[in-house]
Amino acid sequence: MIKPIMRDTQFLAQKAVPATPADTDVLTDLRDTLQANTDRCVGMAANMIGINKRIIIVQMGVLPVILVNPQIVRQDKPYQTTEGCLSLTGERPTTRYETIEVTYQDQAFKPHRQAFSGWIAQIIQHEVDHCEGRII
Ligand SMILES: CSCC[C@H](NC=O)C(=O)O
Repeated sequence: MIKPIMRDTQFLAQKAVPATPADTDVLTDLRDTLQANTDRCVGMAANMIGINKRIIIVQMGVLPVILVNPQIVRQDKPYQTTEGCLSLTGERPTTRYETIEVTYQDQAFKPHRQAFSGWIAQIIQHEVDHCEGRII
């Protein structure tokens, strides 16, 4: 189901709780909501649609990829950039890392450990920050 984008910064400042297989509906809602916003959005965290669970979705080229319970376990080569967010107005400066390594579960809850770099890594960092209650 397509959900409205949450702009309540008090809600968004909460740390998301771990997701379980009971949260499968959230995966569908995230996919539907990202799909409805691809003109202005490349990634989303579940709390952005009002669900305080640790689930993110990231547009990887044409493919939306779900990462459940993502954790950044390594980060290298910091750089400064600016980013916007659907939950905010305007752009803000932030520090990101060129290369990261992430542990997560896929939509079947199978565990992965994977390295990402560049643009995809930047989006993942932005969305994992949402899971921590950190907004740019
Ligand atoms: C460069 S990361 C930007 C991510 C942002 N999504 C919000 O969580 C968006 O604009 O899609």
